[in-house]
Amino acid sequence: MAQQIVAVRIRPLVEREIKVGAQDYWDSSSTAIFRKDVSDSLPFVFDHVIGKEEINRDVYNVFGKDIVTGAVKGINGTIFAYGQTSSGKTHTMLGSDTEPGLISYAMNDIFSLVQLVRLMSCHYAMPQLFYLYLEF
Ligand SMILES: Nc1ncnc2c1ncn2[C@@H]1O[C@H](COP(=O)(O)OP(=O)(O)OP(=O)(O)O)[C@@H](O)[C@H]1O
Repeated sequence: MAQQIVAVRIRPLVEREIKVGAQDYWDSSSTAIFRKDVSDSLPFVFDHVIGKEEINRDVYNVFGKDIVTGAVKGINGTIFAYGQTSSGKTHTMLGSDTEPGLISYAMNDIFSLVQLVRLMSCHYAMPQLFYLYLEF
């Protein structure tokens, strides 16, 4: 059965946003974001809210890894980032020199898993893994 997870990621504010007081407008819980400056604000609810302290590796381990390992086993999966300009899509997916993004972690896992399956397919005591190898 298809499963979809929608998570909203909060990034740290940049200086120009702090200067205009952006920190006074939005707050969050583990599954919702809401306006702080509006007393009867309705929450915008998601499956998860990823806090600004979380790094790309955490995001990948929690939200990406299962999709990638599933894909290696033949289960279709998609990871994509959607949001307004400067919201952090490139930082999350591509990363930077100092912090790899989800694409790097995914590639790393894909190649490691494929290599592992190939190595294990030579092991005669594990015919079910040989079957997996034939699926590629
Ligand atoms: N989680 C984060 N932690 C620290 N800095 C971040 C984070 N997310 C984004 N940034 C910083 O915020 C800025 C904007 O992020 P980014 O370029 O990833 O946005 P974008 O959504 O790809 O924008 P665009 O749609 O214009 O390409 C960058 O300077 C980036 O380094």
